[in-house]
Amino acid sequence: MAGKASKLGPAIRLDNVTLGYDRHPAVHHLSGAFEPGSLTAVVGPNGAGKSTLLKGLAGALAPLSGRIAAEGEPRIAYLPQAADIDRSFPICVEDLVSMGLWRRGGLFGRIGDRRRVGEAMAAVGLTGFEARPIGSLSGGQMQRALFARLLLQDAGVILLDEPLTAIDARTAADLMDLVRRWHGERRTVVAVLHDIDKVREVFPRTLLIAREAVAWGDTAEVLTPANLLRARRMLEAHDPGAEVCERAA
Ligand SMILES: Nc1ncnc2c1ncn2[C@@H]1O[C@H](COP(=O)(O)OP(=O)(O)OP(=O)(O)O)[C@@H](O)[C@H]1O
Repeated sequence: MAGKASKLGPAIRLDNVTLGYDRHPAVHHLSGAFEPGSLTAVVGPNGAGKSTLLKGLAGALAPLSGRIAAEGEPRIAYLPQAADIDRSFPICVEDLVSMGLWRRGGLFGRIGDRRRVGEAMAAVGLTGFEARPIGSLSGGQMQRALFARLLLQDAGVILLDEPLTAIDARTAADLMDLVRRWHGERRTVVAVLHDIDKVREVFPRTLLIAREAVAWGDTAEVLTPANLLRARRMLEAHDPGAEVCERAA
């Protein structure tokens, strides 16, 4: 199934990137790199620009200035925040998971696809849920189904926006096992998380932002009390009505 070994993810480089909406910068002047095969948590207070950054990395939001570049043309799998996913869409779990195969030749388009979907559902503990409408799933079950879809996407870059929000401890542990597996397969994984303990436990690298980078590096060096305090203060000091960025590009 998806998840063959040594699927080396690319580096993603940010060169003075500013992202925002209607010319209002949400996060600005980010420079640095997600190294090939790295596993990075993006951390910061509410409104810090974490989701905005992920949208930029996913190609769903073009930078207002600066450049985001990935080596080659990697397949990118993106899990938006649960709140952004329409669960009233009338499809069953198996069809949702199968969408992970679309870019590789269609919904059950190839011999073995049905088996791969079954394996992905088993990997997330959802065997037996194939025919259930997605609207009937619990939040945790829905997140498991979305991770099964990610498994099938078999992407070099995996972007996860708050994958553990409103998820119980057991499900969180199962989903983090999949994240570790992707890291073991050397995919480039970036996840927005609020659970600092989980970040320390699972993520070797962390980018701490508060509308700009506060620190980016090894998790233990980034998540210091001083940096976390600085991030909070930077966001509190921010004027949300700021029109354009005053700092020179
Ligand atoms: N579609 C949008 N249109 C206009 N402004 C937006 C839009 N999405 C986000 N913003 C603004 O951009 C800023 C950063 O938002 P973003 O969602 O990236 O933060 P976040 O760090 O992910 O926050 P949270 O932890 O609360 O999810 C906020 O001030 C937010 O109001």
